[in-house]
Amino acid sequence: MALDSSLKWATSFQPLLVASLIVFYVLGLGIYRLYFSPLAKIPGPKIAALTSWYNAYHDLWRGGQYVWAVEEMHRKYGPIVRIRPDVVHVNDPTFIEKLYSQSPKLRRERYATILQTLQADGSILATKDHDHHRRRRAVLNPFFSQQNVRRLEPVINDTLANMFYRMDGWAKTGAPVRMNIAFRAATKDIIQAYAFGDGDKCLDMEDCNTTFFDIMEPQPLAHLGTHFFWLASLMAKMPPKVMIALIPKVGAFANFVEGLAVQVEEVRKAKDLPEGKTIFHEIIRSNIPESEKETRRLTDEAMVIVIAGSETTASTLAAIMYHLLADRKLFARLRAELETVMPDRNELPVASKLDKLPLLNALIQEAIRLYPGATHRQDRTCPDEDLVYEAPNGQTYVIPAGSAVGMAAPILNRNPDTYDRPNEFIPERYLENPKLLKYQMSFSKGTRQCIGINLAYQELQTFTAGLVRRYDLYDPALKVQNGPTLELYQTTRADVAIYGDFITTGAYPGSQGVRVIIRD
Ligand code: HEM
Repeated sequence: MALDSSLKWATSFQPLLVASLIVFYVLGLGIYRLYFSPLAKIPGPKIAALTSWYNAYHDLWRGGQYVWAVEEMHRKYGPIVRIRPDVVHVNDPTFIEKLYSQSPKLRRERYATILQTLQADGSILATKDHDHHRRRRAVLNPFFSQQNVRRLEPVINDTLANMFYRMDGWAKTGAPVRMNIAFRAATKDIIQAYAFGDGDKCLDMEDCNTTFFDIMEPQPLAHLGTHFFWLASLMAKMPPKVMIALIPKVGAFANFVEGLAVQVEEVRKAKDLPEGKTIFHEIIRSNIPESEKETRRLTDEAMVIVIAGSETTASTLAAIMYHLLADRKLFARLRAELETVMPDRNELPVASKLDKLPLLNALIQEAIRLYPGATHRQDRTCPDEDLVYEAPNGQTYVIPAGSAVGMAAPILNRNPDTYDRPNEFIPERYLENPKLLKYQMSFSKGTRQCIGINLAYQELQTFTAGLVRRYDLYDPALKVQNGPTLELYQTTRADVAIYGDFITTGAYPGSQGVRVIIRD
């Protein structure tokens, strides 16, 4: 009888015990994070130091808004802020060189935040280990050198010509055209051709693959892996058909990834693997370990290359287009500069001539600064050394080895101490002070800097030059236009501005991007 009642007592006591343990754990964790963590001395809001749910709330619930919350924290707490229990953010361009070191000997690793988001462990972008990343990157590096990207000039020009052909057709309909889609189609066609060789082209499709691009539209779901890694992982492992039924957007993405796996297999089976044919022919030909050639790993690599190589450049092109069509004087100045190297409006650009045009290149830099195609925080850890940050007021902060510290391009590129009138589009700033390039964070810096930087510049130069040389800005004052024209249609600066960070740049909900009326 006594045993019976003590058993009953123990059973009723159990939930209370579990609840108390949870309360003690949470309290203990909170006290540790606030007062004893190695990052406890870094300034910042208590809520961000206490829990990463604060970050999740802004990323997922408010839709990619944490980047702006962090910018606000800097205004309040200064250039170094603890923005999560485990991450520090620095808004000081003088710290770039130290954090994103160029030296291959200084180990710099990507942190879980971005690794979990990507769900692509096989890609260089999601390779954590410093040495492993270097080995993987070494295979791809030659493809993205300035010299090899120059060899891609015919592909880039063919794609531009293909886009003009489509624009001629759209001009006949008179309907507004979503240029973001046209640019995504063009940049995807280029990178697909480079990665795998000839294949189906988006620009040849009736709708330019709009359905796919609409599905891929940057969105808060991009942050799911950072905050709910297990859920994103589970979703990534489900068959695409199941995912299409559950969440059509994610399912369609899984379909796209499966398509890449088929392309990798096709390259593997090809008898003819001539030297330098495409990126994936070359990886499979190379003498890297067989484990590095597995389809799963190469599919991850392909996914990152295709997405990073299209969405980013396309959104920058759309921003350039907006500013040129919204500013008649700027358009006229660029046109005059282009005429010096492209006397005939119908000729396609010659890349080497575009390198020498000051306004064209300053304008591209300014667009990259103000509208970085990749908006995420470039979190890194330095496993072997403490980083010491000295604030402008002389105070020093130690970021212990292994802690995560990052910088986000939308914040750094608008640092008011570096850029005069940081929110304004002023290409001249790069003509007056070329040293500003040192602080450009849009492609990141150091050993993990964007590998596609040369390709991105060449695409931006060629497409901007080609469009501005071929088309005039529509002038309502003229009865007869002087050739084919472009005019913005219900587009404001808000349609190109970064509304939120969705890893890539996200416009405000409902934005149609840059729309133009094309007249022939
Ligand atoms: C305006 C265009 C572009 C922007 C703003 C951009 C931005 C970036 C940034 C910021 C990173 C570093 C990410 C991080 O550290 O977390 C990155 C990495 C990368 N980008 Fe780009 N990118 C652009 C165009 C391209 C193009 C055209 C390609 C072509 C393949 C490309 C391929 C990659 C790859 C493969 C990486 C991973 C590099 C590594 O981990 O070593 N990107 N990009």
